Amino acid sequence: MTRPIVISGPSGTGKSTLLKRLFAEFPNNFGFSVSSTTRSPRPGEVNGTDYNFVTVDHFKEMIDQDKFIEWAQFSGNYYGTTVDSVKEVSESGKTCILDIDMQGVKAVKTKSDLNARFLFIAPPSVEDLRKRLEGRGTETEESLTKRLNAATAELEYAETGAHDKIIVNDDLEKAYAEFKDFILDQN
Ligand SMILES: Nc1ncnc2c1ncn2[C@@H]1O[C@H](COP(=O)(O)OP(=O)(O)OP(=O)(O)O)[C@@H](O)[C@H]1O
Repeated sequence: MTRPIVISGPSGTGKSTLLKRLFAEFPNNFGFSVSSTTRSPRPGEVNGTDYNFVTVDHFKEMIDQDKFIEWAQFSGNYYGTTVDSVKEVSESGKTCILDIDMQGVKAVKTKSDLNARFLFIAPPSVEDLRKRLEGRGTETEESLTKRLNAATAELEYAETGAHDKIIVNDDLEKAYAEFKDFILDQN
């Protein structure tokens, strides 16, 4: 059984970019947990594969039973990641990767027995982060400000030593080499 890996870091710091490269290089080694949701399945979606589809009452029960690492409500539906869904990936022989925010990291630490490893991806500076988010072309002025404020809190949390490793994504090649080293090292 391999230990789950929790990846966090401010929005725009390059987590998706690094993960995309990793999955392209190692298509069979990693898995994501199946999320639970209260929304209705779309045609073709399979329960247990695309999502675990549950009723609102069941979802609320699961919240009360502390089953979730994190959950949120979007446009009237609940979505969440359970501790059990992460364990299922580990038991299948793949390494489960979780890409979550600071609240999720804290929840994995305090509420679960997942024995995860924690990796933080940091930007070279908040100014660089601003430029990347502007360059990605996905943000309004308001969402940019929100993400940069959240970034400051994430960076402060990382300074407390909550993670096993911090990688500064400055030069992408160098960052990817460090990223791969950490992830492939099973200890
Ligand atoms: N080392 C790097 N140097 C310069 N630009 C980079 C680097 N790494 C990633 N980028 C660019 O920064 C932008 C943000 O990267 P990415 O979307 O991977 O961030 P993210 O952390 O996954 O964000 P989110 O949490 O919002 O999904 C992208 O446009 C990406 O191409």
